[in-house]
Amino acid sequence: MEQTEVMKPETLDDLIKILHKLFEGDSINVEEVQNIMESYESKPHEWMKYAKFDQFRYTRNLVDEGNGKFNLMILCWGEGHGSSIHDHTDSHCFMKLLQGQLKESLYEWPDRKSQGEMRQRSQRILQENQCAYINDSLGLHRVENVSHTESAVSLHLYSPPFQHCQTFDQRTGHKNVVKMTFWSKYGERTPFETTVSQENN
Ligand SMILES: N[C@@H](CS(=O)O)C(=O)O
Ligand SMILES: [Fe+2]
Repeated sequence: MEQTEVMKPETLDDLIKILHKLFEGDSINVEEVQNIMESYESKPHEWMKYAKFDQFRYTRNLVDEGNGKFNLMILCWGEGHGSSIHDHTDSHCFMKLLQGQLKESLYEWPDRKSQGEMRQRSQRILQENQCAYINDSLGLHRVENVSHTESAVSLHLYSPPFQHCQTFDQRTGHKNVVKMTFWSKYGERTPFETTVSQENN
């Protein structure tokens, strides 16, 4: 498919406008979305108001609902915080580093009968401004901020949006469905009642 002209977003708002355009239709070009997200140079003052940390686990902070086509959110990872091995509910997942580094470990889907340790396929360190992509046909992943001294912030786009995912036990491959919640929406802390069931970390 022909790639539309390469647009370099100058600000986060700019990037959001471009994403709205790219997701207007029924199909998307994964590489194009990835390139545009990567070409935005992270400027902390543009996303600071969404970056809310918790002492104990990574937080998910909603930035934009993409006209119902996608959810854009900022995830804040304190030192040592990480996700469990999980899938992405048949959605596209783009993940761009805004600050710090994150380790991404890729795993194979466990087969029906196997009971043992899950097979790790690869591992990499994502650097500031890099944008990774995953979907269920590529496998499962776990994301971790392995630093003991630096926090990390990442920008995630999921399309279509989803509220549940499956998490997997690395030792056995056994899975659970977990509800995913927002620590904040549009820069405002989400009321406590709706955040208690977050379990992907
Ligand atoms: N997919 C995870 C974050 S990550 O570990 O990629 C989430 O949305 O919470
Ligand atoms: Fe993920």
